[in-house]
Amino acid sequence: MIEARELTKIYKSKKRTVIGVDNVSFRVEKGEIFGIVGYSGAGKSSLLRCMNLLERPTSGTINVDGIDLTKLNSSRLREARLKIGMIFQHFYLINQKTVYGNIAFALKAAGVEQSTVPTRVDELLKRVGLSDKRDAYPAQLSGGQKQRVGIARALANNPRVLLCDEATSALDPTTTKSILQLLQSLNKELGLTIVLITHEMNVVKEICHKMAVMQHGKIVEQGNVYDLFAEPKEELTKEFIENVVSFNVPERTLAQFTGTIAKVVFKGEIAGEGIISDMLQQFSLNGNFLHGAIEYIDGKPLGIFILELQGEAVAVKQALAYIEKRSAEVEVIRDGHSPLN
Ligand SMILES: Nc1ncnc2c1ncn2[C@@H]1O[C@H](COP(=O)(O)OP(=O)(O)OP(=O)(O)O)[C@@H](O)[C@H]1O
Repeated sequence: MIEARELTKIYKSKKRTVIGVDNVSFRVEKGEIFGIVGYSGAGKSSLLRCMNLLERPTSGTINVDGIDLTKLNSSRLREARLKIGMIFQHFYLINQKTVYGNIAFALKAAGVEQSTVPTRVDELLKRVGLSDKRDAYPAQLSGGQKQRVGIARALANNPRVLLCDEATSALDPTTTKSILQLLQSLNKELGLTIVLITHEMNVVKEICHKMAVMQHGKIVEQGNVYDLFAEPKEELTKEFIENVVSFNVPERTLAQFTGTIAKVVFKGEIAGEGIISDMLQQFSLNGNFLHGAIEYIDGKPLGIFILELQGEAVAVKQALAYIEKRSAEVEVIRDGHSPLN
């Protein structure tokens, strides 16, 4: 559906050269929600804007629905862009026009038959749950309602792709949730492919199927959101995940335990606690749970436990190997320092 190949965006001015996007490649399949996460300055906006050629890449290609946008002349590009909607952090509504007027404007700009505009606007308002605000002006709307207008406007031309530029960053957590639910329903019901950029990992955790982590213009890690939560490889990915799923046990608490401390992550439907108690019994170990949580990511459970294991060092090693085989990821946080370990 969307394929970026070796995409690079370099900003050049008289004084300096800045690399916004550095040789980035990725694919987004049809019907996926793809999140790009990174800190400020990582290159997320530059990358997103390259995806509809609001920024022309310095090199590389961007293919949307089988068409390489970098090869199109300006009129064909305008046509292709109608199939790529975009929403923004600051909404960019026209303050002098009502909600109706804002959406009608987008329809008219796309050359929609004048007589069909009122029905189409009403359909779009219903779709985003804003029918009762048809005649309100942007100043009379909350942030969440403004974003709903932004979404209705972006949907005006029946796009196949929706690009979301920090679409919930100006909203409070409850409103963020409702906008994310709306995006998720558009994805499910219309089969809309969504690419969103955000610095908030909870947005990715909430609705994305796949994600990429960006730093210094590069994608440092990408994959299924579930897999990356279960087994992040890069420190930066771990840092983002720990913002929303905290596995940290305070040092003071850790100091009270002398055994081996391990983080154990179970994927899928497996009842982690059952396996852990089997393991303790089988290897004659004592165990303490320091932390335990089941997170639901992309609708699937991920069980995360931090354990202290006390017993013979060899038995601890064997026990961890045993649970590792039972579809768990095991990471030893600290080796034991009790006489038994
Ligand atoms: N039009 C521009 N001219 C010059 N440099 C730019 C331009 N746009 C972005 N940059 C630079 O490119 C780099 C990436 O910026 P970008 O805005 O894409 O990052 P970001 O991850 O979206 O950050 P933020 O979340 O703060 O917007 C930064 O160093 C930035 O200063």
